Amino acid sequence: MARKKGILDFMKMKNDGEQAVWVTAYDYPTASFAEQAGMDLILVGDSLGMVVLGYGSTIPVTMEECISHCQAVRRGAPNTWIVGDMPFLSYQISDQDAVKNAGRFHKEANVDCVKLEGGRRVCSQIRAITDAGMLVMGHIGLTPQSSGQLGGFKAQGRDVKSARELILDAIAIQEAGAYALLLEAVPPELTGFITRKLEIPVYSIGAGQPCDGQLLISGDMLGMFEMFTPKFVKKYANMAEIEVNAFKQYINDVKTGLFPTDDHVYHILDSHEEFESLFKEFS
Ligand SMILES: Nc1nc(=O)c2c([nH]1)NC[C@@H]1CN(c3ccc(C(=O)N[C@@H](CCC(=O)O)C(=O)O)cc3)CN21
Ligand SMILES: CC(C)C(=O)C(=O)O
Ligand SMILES: [Mg+2]
Repeated sequence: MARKKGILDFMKMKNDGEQAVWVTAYDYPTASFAEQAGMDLILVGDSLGMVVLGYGSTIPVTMEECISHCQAVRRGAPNTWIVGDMPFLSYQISDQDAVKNAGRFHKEANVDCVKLEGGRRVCSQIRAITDAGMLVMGHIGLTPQSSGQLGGFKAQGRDVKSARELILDAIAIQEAGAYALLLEAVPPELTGFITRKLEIPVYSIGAGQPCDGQLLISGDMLGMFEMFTPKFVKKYANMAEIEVNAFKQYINDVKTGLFPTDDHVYHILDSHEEFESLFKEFS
């Protein structure tokens, strides 16, 4: 099994031009499969609210849900870098909240770093968490926790005015002490510029190729999420179809007597005669 990667490996990968590849995972089996496949990092995203808990947005997701899913993912992927995604309102109110909740991710779920959304408006939180000895990844561009202000799940940085704000945010996030930055749904031209400009690794979800690595949501790339499919998704499997077909076959087998068969039952250990006389006692 490959040695667990650390922050120095991710810096080296950036400097060598080697892409880091990651997916989200929310449960033990998916985390284990990701580790077996050789994924460089795993994100336990607050997208868990939409992908596995069925909420319509990431807003309702709680610290307890995030911690519980991070714990399952850590059990499934003991040797992979795990990013814990801080849920809405776990860091926005104060630096104190941010440090306390980032600390919970580390103490209770043994994550390697936390990620939080926002640019200059969360830099004091990034600084506070970093000063407490933890690693923080920034996340700008399409930030789902503030999608109300963005007017929905909309790509960002497509005009010069908004690209300028994102460049200022990216620089401020590095200055605040973040060890890496995630860009979501911004044009590749801007991604390339920010990646060259910053010393820290810059990763993309829907932000094109010219950066230090790519992230996809496991539910999207595996074909398990049916609410919508973002433009940036490439589907590598259709698990929904596989699962529905398996359930249909099972229903059909039971209704037609094809399941269970002799292979799936436990045979009696005493003779049929002894069982017959047992049943007689009670009839
Ligand atoms: N399953 C899942 N995958 C995600 O990538 C994801 C979530 N859930 N939940 C939270 C947010 C929402 N995300 C989204 C949603 C839609 C688009 C998107 O591409 N929408 C339109 C165009 C948007 C625009 O007008 O700029 C599209 O063309 O699909 C992107 C990211 C990313 N996050
Ligand atoms: C959309 C990605 C970047 C994320 O933050 C999540 O999965 O929660
Ligand atoms: Mg998230």
